Amino acid sequence: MKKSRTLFESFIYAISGVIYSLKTQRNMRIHFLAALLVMIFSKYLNLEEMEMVAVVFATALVIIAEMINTAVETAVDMITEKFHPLARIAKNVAAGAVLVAVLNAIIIGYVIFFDELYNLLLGIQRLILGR
Ligand SMILES: Nc1ncnc2c1ncn2[C@@H]1O[C@H](COP(=O)(O)OP(=O)(O)OP(=O)(O)O)[C@@H](O)[C@H]1O
Repeated sequence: MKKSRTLFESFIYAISGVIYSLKTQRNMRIHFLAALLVMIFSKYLNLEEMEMVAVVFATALVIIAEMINTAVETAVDMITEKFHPLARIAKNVAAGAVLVAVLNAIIIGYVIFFDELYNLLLGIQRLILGR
């Protein structure tokens, strides 16, 4: 097996891993799109520094978990495509990691965006009703 020789080559391999996940995993594309929308929304809301840090961490964690899930699924499929209870556990635990990361992002999003969303909806309602 060829070992990665330069830092640049390692970087290219890592990027190809991200591209592979995006190409093959529908959930990864959804997470990426959601992360992009959250970033745009956060910029628009002028969040405080620590709020922005929390949002970036939470969104990155979901994408990282999804990529680890993909790696586990691929490794398990390489070992066996037949039904195996251990394969099931490995895949379920990896999927569970994504679920935990998503719940974490939802809670952080709720804490940070609730007031802003509430005010935004209130503003839209006033605009529509004209008062
Ligand atoms: N070889 C296997 N042996 C036993 N159970 C398996 C096996 N492969 C998959 N499973 C079960 O089917 C579920 C779905 O597995 P699959 O490989 O289709 O993932 P997926 O649906 O592509 O997941 P994701 O949506 O996260 O990409 C697993 O969580 C596991 O419970």
